Amino acid sequence: MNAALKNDRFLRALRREPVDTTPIWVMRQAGRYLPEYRATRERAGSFMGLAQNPEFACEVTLQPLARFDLDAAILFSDILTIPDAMGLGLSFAQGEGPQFARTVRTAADVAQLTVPDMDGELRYVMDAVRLIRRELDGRVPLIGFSGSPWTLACYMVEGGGSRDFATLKAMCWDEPALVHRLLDVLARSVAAYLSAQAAAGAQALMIFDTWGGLLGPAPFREFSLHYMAQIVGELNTDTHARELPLILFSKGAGAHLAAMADTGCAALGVDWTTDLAAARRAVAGKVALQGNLDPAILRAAPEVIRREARTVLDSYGNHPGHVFNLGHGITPEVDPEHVRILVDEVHTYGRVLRGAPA
Ligand SMILES: Cc1c2[nH]c(c1CCC(=O)O)Cc1[nH]c(c(CCC(=O)O)c1C)Cc1[nH]c(c(CCC(=O)O)c1C)Cc1[nH]c(c(C)c1CCC(=O)O)C2
Repeated sequence: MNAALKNDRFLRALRREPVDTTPIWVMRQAGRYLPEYRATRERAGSFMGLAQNPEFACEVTLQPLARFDLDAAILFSDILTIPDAMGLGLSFAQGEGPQFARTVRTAADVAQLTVPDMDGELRYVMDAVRLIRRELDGRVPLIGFSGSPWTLACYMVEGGGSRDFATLKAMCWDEPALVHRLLDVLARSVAAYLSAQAAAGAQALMIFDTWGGLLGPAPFREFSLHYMAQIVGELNTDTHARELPLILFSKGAGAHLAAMADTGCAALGVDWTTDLAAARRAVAGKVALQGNLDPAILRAAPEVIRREARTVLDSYGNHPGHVFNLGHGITPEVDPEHVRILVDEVHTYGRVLRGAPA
């Protein structure tokens, strides 16, 4: 397995095997902070034009790897491809958030939703995965991803972005059975989507539960964690996905790491509000951890970035199972040079931490 990979640090760390230094990739590593990304997006005409064209998607996936010594590639796409394929009509106005032409709020709306065809509406995603794998030629592994059912439901019910996604939260109290029907069709869609990405060549999988942290403890377990656990269970017996490490990332859910580790996933993403040492104790060696530099630190001076990167590495310590990442996505105003400084510091200090000469 993965015999042809030239750099398997990321997969080794996810399996909690020894590595020469700490692997790093960055959430939203292909994005607007890169001038070459902005140029390709211009050529594509729109965000969806970019994501739905496998050549463009491949091109922007590889852009950050040409600049930085990153240890993984992540498929260029978006979590909202599933609701778009369900017929909600997704668009992104330049400089603004996602917008759906239709919302999902009534029993009739939910009844209309079906699992999208992975060889039909979502074929462009699988074509992009196949093309990227070919172009990567084993340099680093490719991460496939999906949104969590809860986070997808947030956008589908609201019809776009929101500070608090209060429309769906109110539905959870007023019409829990309806919300569960929505989350159920989404969970089946996410499992099928990730299985298809695995079949197309993804080498690790990640579920982004960006809005799980909006929920209190009991609703988090009922409306977010339950469905992620169902997906993990399904993928762990799936022909294509069962060999692949699966990473769960719920932003703002530091209090739930132990419960999340019990789902049977390989790793958890951790945001910057939780100390990695505490997170490591909470998961008791059951999973690897990915994180957790505050992305805002990339706007600070180079010496601050280096120091804070070392603080994160020291916080995890010289133990197996750490993948360095930001605690959330990189923002458009970050100077690409600062990403280079971060990547190099993580690799250099990761070696020092393991007792090897820098
Ligand atoms: C919530 C969410 C979305 N999309 C995603 C999440 C979960 C992770 C997170 O919390 O950030 C996931 C995502 N979106 C994108 C990727 C590509 C891979 C990568 O990380 O490099 C990934 C993994 C590209 C993108 N997705 C989007 C962009 C910017 C679009 C542009 O070019 O204008 C990119 C590079 C658009 C998008 N997509 C979404 C929003 C809210 C927005 C608008 C806000 C923003 O611009 O950051 C939904």
